[in-house]
Amino acid sequence: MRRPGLGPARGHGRMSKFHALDLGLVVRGHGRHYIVEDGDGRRLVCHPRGKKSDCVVGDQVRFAPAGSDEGVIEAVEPRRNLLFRQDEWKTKSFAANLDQLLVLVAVEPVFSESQLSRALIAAEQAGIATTIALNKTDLPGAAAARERLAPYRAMGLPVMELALKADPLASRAQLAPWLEGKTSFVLGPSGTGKSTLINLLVPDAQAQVGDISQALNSGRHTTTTTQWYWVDAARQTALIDSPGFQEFGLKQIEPAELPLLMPDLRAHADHCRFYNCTHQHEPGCGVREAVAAGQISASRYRIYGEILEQLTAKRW
Ligand SMILES: Nc1nc2c(ncn2[C@@H]2O[C@H](COP(=O)(O)OP(=O)(O)OP(=O)(O)O)[C@@H](O)[C@H]2O)c(=O)[nH]1
Ligand SMILES: [Zn+2]
Repeated sequence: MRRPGLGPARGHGRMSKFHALDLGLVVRGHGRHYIVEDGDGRRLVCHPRGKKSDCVVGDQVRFAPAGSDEGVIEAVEPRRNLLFRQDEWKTKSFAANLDQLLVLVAVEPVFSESQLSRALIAAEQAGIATTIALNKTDLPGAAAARERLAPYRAMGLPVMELALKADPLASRAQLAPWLEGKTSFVLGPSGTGKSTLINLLVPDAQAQVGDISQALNSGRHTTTTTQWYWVDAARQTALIDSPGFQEFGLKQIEPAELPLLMPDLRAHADHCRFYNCTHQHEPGCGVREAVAAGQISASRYRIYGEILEQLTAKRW
């Protein structure tokens, strides 16, 4: 079985001049410092050598030990994938080398379909398989939330139903096999139950955040930075938790690419009269016909229009 913390870098043809250095896994970032885990599971505070060694959680890095519990990151191994968002001004990386994404939403607070769709689009572009988990299904609003997720189920996305606090055993039974042996990134708005999920699956979560991290982060447990957790002692199954955020920018996407990253629109986009149809106002548009026929949900089509407008907005 694959060892995420140790395995040789995938897709790495050339030998880098740093290949003799230790290979480590970035498990946490603190501004200009990173916590790197070596092959024996030891965690060191590492500093990047320069801009070229900027890295994110999930990266495999070549590092040189410096002292007993510190190191210098000399190079970042090529990434298999990178999940990120991008606004007008900057790119914000979530994490690299992911097997799958779990988008956690809840019955309450009512989730934003726009944020959900944006996360799915970013994951689709990055080539990362996604599952949606609906938490707090013990609450009375569950039926309405399930209804709002119907278009996502219909486009083939797996949807798990959880009650992390109300029914932890059943929730764990659903999550554990899905997580097994993989690196999963958990994304979700504040208040949906991410901390509850981490604490359910990672009993020693606090210990894994560790003394080194606590010293750098004033010891608070609230998620202020992305954190890698091992679910099992054998270090085969990993969960990555990340802090909340406001805007999910998708500026990395070309306007023409957008419908191809939305599976429900994509299914109808090749029935359009014009090859460069924007599915906004053109005659003979397969997407608009599908919306009219109820095959594409009105809310998904509205979200498409909103994102497209942002991607095509003229800048001064
Ligand atoms: N009814 C119900 N409440 C739940 C369930 N799971 C979590 N909660 C509650 O939802 C609230 C938020 O849970 P957290 O795990 O703190 O959520 P979070 O996503 O980590 O939130 P932030 O810390 O704000 O990012 C808490 O009051 C939990 O007790 C559930 O299955 N059912
Ligand atoms: Zn069209």
